[in-house]
Amino acid sequence: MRIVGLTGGIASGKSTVSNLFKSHDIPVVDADVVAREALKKGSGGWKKVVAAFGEEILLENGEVNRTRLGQIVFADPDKRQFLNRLLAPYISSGIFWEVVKLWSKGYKVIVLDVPLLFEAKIDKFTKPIIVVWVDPETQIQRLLTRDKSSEEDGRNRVNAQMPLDAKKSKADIVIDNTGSLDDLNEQFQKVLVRVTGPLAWYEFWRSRQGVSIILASLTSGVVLCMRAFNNNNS
Ligand SMILES: CC(C)(COP(=O)(O)OP(=O)(O)OC[C@H]1O[C@@H](n2cnc3c(N)ncnc32)[C@H](O)[C@@H]1O)[C@@H](O)C(=O)NCCC(=O)NCCS
Ligand SMILES: Nc1ncnc2c1ncn2[C@@H]1O[C@H](COP(=O)(O)OP(=O)(O)OP(=O)(O)O)[C@@H](O)[C@H]1O
Repeated sequence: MRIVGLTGGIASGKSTVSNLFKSHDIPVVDADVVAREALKKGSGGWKKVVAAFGEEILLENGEVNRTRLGQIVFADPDKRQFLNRLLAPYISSGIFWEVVKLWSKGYKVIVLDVPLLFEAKIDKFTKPIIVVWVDPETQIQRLLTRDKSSEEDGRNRVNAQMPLDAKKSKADIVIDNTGSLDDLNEQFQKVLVRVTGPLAWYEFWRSRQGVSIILASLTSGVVLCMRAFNNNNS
């Protein structure tokens, strides 16, 4: 199985690229969705976060007030690190089980859309790594338009992540999303050809098909050995 890493900066266009993958029947594990599950009311992550940040981060219905928690952690690196540490085990295991589910369905290529792919060191499990890059002014404009947040909140969120140029330097494939959606689509078509190319041997052997072949070979090997052993003894 090929596990493709997809990352970038906040509002650089990862979800837009993810949607293009999905429209070509390539499944995507979205770390933001997994992180949201990890903060659902009553979950292990929710309990830890409420114990650490207090009930003032809750809405009346008991769910986490994400806007409030975001304002707190994106304005304070220590609190953000603390939140990251609390949620990291739940997010990693959530991603792992999503990958296992897709593996068991027989998918050969899957995409992990993880904003903090490098920061959380998940990049070591993914190849190739795609970075969706955008120029800083376009990034902040798209972020403010989409989230309708204040410029201060928006800049805090951008500054909370590894600079996009540093991510770009670690990429196997860079998608420059500064232009129009048509430009993006044109680049995506080339990326799609690369990502769906023949699997390398190590990718094949860890696919469900590869593991089935290994298990079938081992089973027939054991059966043949047992038969040979029985024949020699009779
Ligand atoms: C602070 C929270 C509650 C704010 O929620 P909100 O709905 O406003 O934002 P959302 O979750 O949709 O995230 C939007 C974007 O913010 C960026 N972001 C989220 N968390 C972080 C973080 N800890 N550090 C840097 N950037 C982050 C990502 O680019 C993400 O795509 C939420 O982001 C959160 O729980 N963050 C910690 C979990 C985490 O690390 N998520 C990233 C998954 S790798
Ligand atoms: N090429 C483009 N031209 C115009 N708008 C775009 C383009 N690409 C993305 N957008 C818009 O920019 C915003 C951010 O894109 P998107 O949500 O895909 O980013 P993201 O990297 O997934 O963000 P986050 O890190 O917050 O999850 C969205 O409103 C999206 O519709």
